[in-house]
Amino acid sequence: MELFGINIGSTMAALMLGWTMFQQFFPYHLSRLLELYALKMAAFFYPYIQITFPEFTGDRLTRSEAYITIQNYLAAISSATARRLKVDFVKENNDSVLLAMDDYEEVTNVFHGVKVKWSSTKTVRPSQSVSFYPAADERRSFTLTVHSRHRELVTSGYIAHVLKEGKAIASRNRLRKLYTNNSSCEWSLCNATKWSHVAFDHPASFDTLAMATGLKEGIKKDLVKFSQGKDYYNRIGKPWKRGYLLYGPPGTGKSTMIVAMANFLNYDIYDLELTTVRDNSELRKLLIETTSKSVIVIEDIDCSLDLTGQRKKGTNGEKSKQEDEANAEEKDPLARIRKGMGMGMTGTRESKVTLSGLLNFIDGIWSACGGERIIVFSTNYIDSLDPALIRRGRMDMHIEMSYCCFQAFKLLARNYLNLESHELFGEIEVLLEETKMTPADVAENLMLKSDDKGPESCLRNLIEALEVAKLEEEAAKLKAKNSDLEQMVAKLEEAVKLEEATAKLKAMKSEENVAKLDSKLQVKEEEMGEDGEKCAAAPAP
Ligand SMILES: Nc1ncnc2c1ncn2[C@@H]1O[C@H](COP(=O)(O)OP(=O)(O)OP(=O)(O)O)[C@@H](O)[C@H]1O
Ligand SMILES: [Mg+2]
Repeated sequence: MELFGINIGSTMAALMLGWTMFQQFFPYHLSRLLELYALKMAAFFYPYIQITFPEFTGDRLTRSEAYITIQNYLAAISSATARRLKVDFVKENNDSVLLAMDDYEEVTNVFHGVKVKWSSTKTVRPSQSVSFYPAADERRSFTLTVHSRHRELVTSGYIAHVLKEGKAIASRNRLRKLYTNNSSCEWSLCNATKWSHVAFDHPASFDTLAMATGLKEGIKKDLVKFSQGKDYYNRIGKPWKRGYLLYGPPGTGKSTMIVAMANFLNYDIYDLELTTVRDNSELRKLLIETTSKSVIVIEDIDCSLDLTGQRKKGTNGEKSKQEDEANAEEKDPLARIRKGMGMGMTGTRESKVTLSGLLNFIDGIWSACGGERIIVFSTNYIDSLDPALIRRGRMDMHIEMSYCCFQAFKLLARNYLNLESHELFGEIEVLLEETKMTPADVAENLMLKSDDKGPESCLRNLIEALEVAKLEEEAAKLKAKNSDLEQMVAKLEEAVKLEEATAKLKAMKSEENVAKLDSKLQVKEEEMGEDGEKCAAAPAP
């Protein structure tokens, strides 16, 4: 295409090439200086003010709440006018999409008759860090441009209006999220996001959670009190957070309880995989990037890291892990290199998160960042945890998830079979008191399968399973008793053998003594015999 005899295509290409070369070869600090003077010059002729809202604040530690709120507001106003939008989320339940303004897009908005312009920008700078995968450092921001004569209106009224509307839109469109932490070596690749997420859409709730009614109601009340307790926590001078420790055998509903809690409060879940966190500082960074109104979960905390072991080894004066590593490093230079790369003795990336790091994560100075957070630990073996980790104040409520009781069974029967009562309930109640069966097993038996005739056959299946479980428990008890008896018999046999051996020894000793005495006697007799002969041979005086 030609305009005034100039080929626009080639001119544009030449300009872009020139700009790229300028960026590539012109020293960065000089270009910044040039930019600064250009802006000063422009201010003389350009009667507009600009307000920038960057995505990250605090030296990239936290994502700005204002940025997120403005993003929501702009998504709502730009969906009708902007030319380039990106899909943020698809709502599964009503098939609608949530749109967001794309990078470098502009929209205008009118407030009390004043026109303001919003633009989204992204600056990309090469990463300063040395890495096998050099990643670009992307910084996004929204810029608000308005004529300087409306400065007062924008700063005092419009921005507050945008933030208020944005928050309302966010709570209307709120799709809850289930987060998991990225391995730290991916952090730079994912443009500094430490958490990945999917839409959180788990149907478990307190209505479907089978457990003793009193305990369940107590937990619900506690959660409500927590979520409404902002002023209370401020007054008593504690960060607005609460810790729950869920413990009990596998299949008793610990994970289901976590989901029920999040659904009850309408919170997001951050599922923290502790083994991929390299050290305490990374743990802190992860915590800072969690948002408020969230449940931070560490499942199976007893298996996550050898937290208790680290302390025991330190206090008992036994050889510590660090000592082991130091010795290995002396012998093997490769071990030193592995350590430098954050890898363990086995060659895999090993976590150096310590008990104290975890304790700080729960209730140190940094734990107050954000507020309104629930921390949940789950474990199968509460006794193997360090007492400091689960003391009251850190884990405020200890909840035992135990085997299925009759109340829990009735809830499962209502949910799974739509049954309020049945003549078989009495028999099941007795069997549940006599045996230990997890709610997971009870639920499995109550599930209608294609070949089942109806609810009654499910109840009979459950009775059968309970009877089998009861027999197995009794057999196990007998076996345990049997092995106790076997051990006692073995001990007795050993004692008898010992006694026999002692008697033999005694007998042998006495035979030896008799033989010795005999030989002594013989010697004496011989001596006496010799003396008699001497006396007879001697001449009479
Ligand atoms: N108390 C319960 N109420 C309702 N359903 C339950 C309950 N406990 C277990 N279930 C059922 O059993 C399944 C497994 O339960 P869940 O994963 O919550 O157990 P868990 O205690 O977390 O086990 P683990 O210790 O092995 O992680 C769930 O999908 C749920 O359907
Ligand atoms: Mg679980």
